[in-house]
Amino acid sequence: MRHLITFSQDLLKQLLGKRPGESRLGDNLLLPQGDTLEAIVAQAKADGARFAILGIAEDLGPRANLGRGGSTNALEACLKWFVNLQANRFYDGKDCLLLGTLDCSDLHQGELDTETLRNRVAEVDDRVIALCTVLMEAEIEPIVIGGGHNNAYGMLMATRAAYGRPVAAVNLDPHSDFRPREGRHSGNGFSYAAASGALDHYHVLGLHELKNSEANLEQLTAFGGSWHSLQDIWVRREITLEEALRQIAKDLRATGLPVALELDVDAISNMPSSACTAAGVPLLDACHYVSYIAGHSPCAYLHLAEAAPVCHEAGLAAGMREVGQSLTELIYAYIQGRRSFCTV
Ligand SMILES: N=CN[C@@H](CCC(=O)O)C(=O)O
Repeated sequence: MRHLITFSQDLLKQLLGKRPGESRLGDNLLLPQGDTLEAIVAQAKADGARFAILGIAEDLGPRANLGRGGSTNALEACLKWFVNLQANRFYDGKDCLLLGTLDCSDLHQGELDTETLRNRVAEVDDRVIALCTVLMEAEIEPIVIGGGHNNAYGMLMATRAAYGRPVAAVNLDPHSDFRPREGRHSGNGFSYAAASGALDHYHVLGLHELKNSEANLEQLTAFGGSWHSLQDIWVRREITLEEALRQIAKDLRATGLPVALELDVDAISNMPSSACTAAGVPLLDACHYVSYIAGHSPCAYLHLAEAAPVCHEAGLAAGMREVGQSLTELIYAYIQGRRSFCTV
């Protein structure tokens, strides 16, 4: 089980608050049991796991893209809030494995010039693919907390490996991340996946009209990618978010392919991240996006990328709180969306 730091009962105890008469998600979530990844997955499956929460502790991708670091501890920020949610009639947490963190600390060591960073990102890719393929082969849906958006590549490759088919992706993101294949970084996860054949259909929701170069847009168009821009929906209001989501889900379903549900949190107003923006979408619109796509298309996974608590302008503590609460809402939106998809 190289590079996986599994979540433990001791850590859970430290995070879990107690009030008499209450039951929290952390009281019910499944914890890893077994000495190998395969054994953990088999046990979790036997115990009813449908989802597995996994953190990717790296900021090599955003740095290899000449951006800011800090996306190493988003899972830590999130778990404090997630495990303390109430377990009740709406959700009890019993189908969710708290798997742990993909450790990349060794890859952050030494002199890291841009070329080295990009080579290290390719090593992260290999780890993400190996781990997430095993989860998806067991029909467990990874809920992945990044890490940079470079990890979309590993997730798409793992999905193709597990399902034996290419993937249809939707991504809420001001940037298409379809930049040139100049060495791996957070801005080219989707262009590398397209070139490898893992990505077959790609839609960007909330693409910022002036945050993607013309060359980038041409490359995306040549691939057959599509988008609704941030300006289309949230500024000029030429189409509602609801109408856009209906169309996106219909197109995803029409592919007949497994769906990758991607979200770069730099799409959300003021969310601490490398490319943090004031002109982003409201958090609850992002939750609605996750909920709607999860509930209306056959998702293979959810990937929440780029959250970097340290990038909060009021400091790390404020960033941990903002990231933790926000990611928790996005995770719950996904879980409920998926649970309703399967019952219709
Ligand atoms: N994953 C983010 N990718 C963006 C980053 C933009 C920025 O740092 O300003 C991109 O490469 O376009």
